[in-house]
Amino acid sequence: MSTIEQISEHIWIMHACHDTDRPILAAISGAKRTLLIDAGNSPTHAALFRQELQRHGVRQPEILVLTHWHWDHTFAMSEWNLPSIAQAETAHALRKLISQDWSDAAMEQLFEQQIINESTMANIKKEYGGNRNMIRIVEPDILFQESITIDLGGVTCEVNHVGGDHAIDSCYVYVKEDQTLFLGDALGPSVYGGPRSYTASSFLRLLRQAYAYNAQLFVESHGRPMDRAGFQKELGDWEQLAQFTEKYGQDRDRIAKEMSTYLQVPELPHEFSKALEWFMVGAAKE
Ligand SMILES: O=c1ccn([C@@H]2O[C@H](COP(=O)(O)O)[C@@H](O)[C@H]2O)c(=O)[nH]1
Repeated sequence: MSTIEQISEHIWIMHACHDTDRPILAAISGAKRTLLIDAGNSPTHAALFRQELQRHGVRQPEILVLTHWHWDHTFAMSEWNLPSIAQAETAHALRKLISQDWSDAAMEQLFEQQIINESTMANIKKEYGGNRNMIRIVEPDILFQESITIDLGGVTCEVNHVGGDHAIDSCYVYVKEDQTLFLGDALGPSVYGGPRSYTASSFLRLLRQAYAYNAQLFVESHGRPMDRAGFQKELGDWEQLAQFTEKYGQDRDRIAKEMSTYLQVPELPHEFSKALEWFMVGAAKE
């Protein structure tokens, strides 16, 4: 069961739920209107947030912005039925899925074409069960390339296209007055189109961009909100791994040795040996 929480003066979030890969949904309330960040992975997911906002007396969303096109962030758009804002590539990706059938056979085909992966297939099946014929993809209404600013009345949201490995359309959403940065899944590895991969230069750029905001609160879609110190601590070791990858390229053994020394451990912990494989896939592409 997802829980709802007010994390700053103008921001309410419903936490992520890993059972069926539901990301964080956020409502940003200004004096004029409420903005929803990400639609959710199903009408049920969206309806739950709507009910919870109502229960807490929060003004309902009147406009939607998407962090990227992936199913868990967009499949509930039809349930909200709101004017929606998205980066142009988000619209492009969703447009291609509009007449998609989500039966087992059709999803197998998408999997073979590497448009989705096994985990996505499993999560969609779990979220929707036998009701996959109710999936309605909606095209966003307002498109931007680089950035767009949304004035909610005393609360300003800056949406910036950052791209990266996870999805080329990834955007950061910065709520200026609350010094809160929503990172979507931008810091994640690529998950479609082949084995998971990280490009060191791209990962380091995304981190620099995140730190450049005056943010005190950082919200990744599938994590828990973190203060600036917590975010730096959480990402510090990953940043180091990316820096070793930039320095030593495809020399896996050298990177593993340097990273183990840095972490002061005899052997790389599983989290980092897995991440190192992703960086190696990325290094081979660079
Ligand atoms: O590390 C990961 C992260 C995600 N997935 C699958 O991809 C989709 C979309 O990813 P988002 O990070 O939620 O945008 C997600 O539903 C997972 O099924 C993955 O396989 N590995």
